[in-house]
Amino acid sequence: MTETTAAVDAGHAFQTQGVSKVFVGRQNVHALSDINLSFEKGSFTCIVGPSGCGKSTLLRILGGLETATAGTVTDSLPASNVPKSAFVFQEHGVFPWFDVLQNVAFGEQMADVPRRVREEHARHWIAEVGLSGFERAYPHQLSGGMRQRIAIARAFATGSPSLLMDEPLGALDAQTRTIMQELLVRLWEGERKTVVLVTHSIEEALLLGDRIVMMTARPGRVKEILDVPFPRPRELALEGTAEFAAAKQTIWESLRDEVQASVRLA
Ligand SMILES: Nc1ncnc2c1ncn2[C@@H]1O[C@H](COP(=O)(O)OP(=O)(O)OP(=O)(O)O)[C@@H](O)[C@H]1O
Repeated sequence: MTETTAAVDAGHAFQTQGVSKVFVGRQNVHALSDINLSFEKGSFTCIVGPSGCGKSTLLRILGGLETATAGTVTDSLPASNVPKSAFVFQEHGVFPWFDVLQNVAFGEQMADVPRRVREEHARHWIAEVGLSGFERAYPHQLSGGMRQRIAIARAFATGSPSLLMDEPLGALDAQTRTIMQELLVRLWEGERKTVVLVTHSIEEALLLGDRIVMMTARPGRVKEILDVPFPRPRELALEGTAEFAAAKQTIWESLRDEVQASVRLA
């Protein structure tokens, strides 16, 4: 049974206690086991771990898209007419039949915000992600990077206090990804939403996160948590430093056995 209740600790956006997940089917899949995590309000947490270890499942449980088989999820996010969490996925995060303005305004449309107000907010976020002038363009007329800008603008425009991102930049080429990482951090610094971001990139986790949660192979458990030691703002040049290389090595050493185990599981 999962319970989602108001948390006692108001400093935390989410807390999980003993969260486990088993997908029941012809062959049961034990995806997550005994996840105990606290996500401080306004913090940026990155989750890394081998393929299939339950990262997306954890994100979905946090956002209420999936229920846990055991354990509790509590949150102290304010209840309002907008969802507590907005999601950004790797792909397919925009509606092809809506133009950019309609896509970005969608969250507030669902919350019955008057058209004039929601379009004003949408235009603001479209400008923030550098898409001014494309308000009436349709997603198929835009590049993959521009489509992800729409998805990010929509997540911010929705007004949800938390953002749950599942490999949001994973499908982008390296240069676009770098630009988008900078954009994401800039927007997050302006708003201080609680962000949980799943990534396969250790470098990305080190550039973006306040802390990095490393998970084991399936069933995913929390293996280690690293507080990222680099002050903000983090310049791209950070990647060339010995400290960055050392942090990368530490994370990889923690994950290597898990990645090998996950290959055996597959
Ligand atoms: N709806 C579902 N029904 C059955 N099994 C599922 C379902 N969703 C996920 N799983 C299984 O649960 C396990 C964890 O999946 P999940 O997508 O959360 O992992 P992940 O760490 O995000 O993987 P990846 O890094 O490859 O995206 C996998 O073995 C997956 O096949």
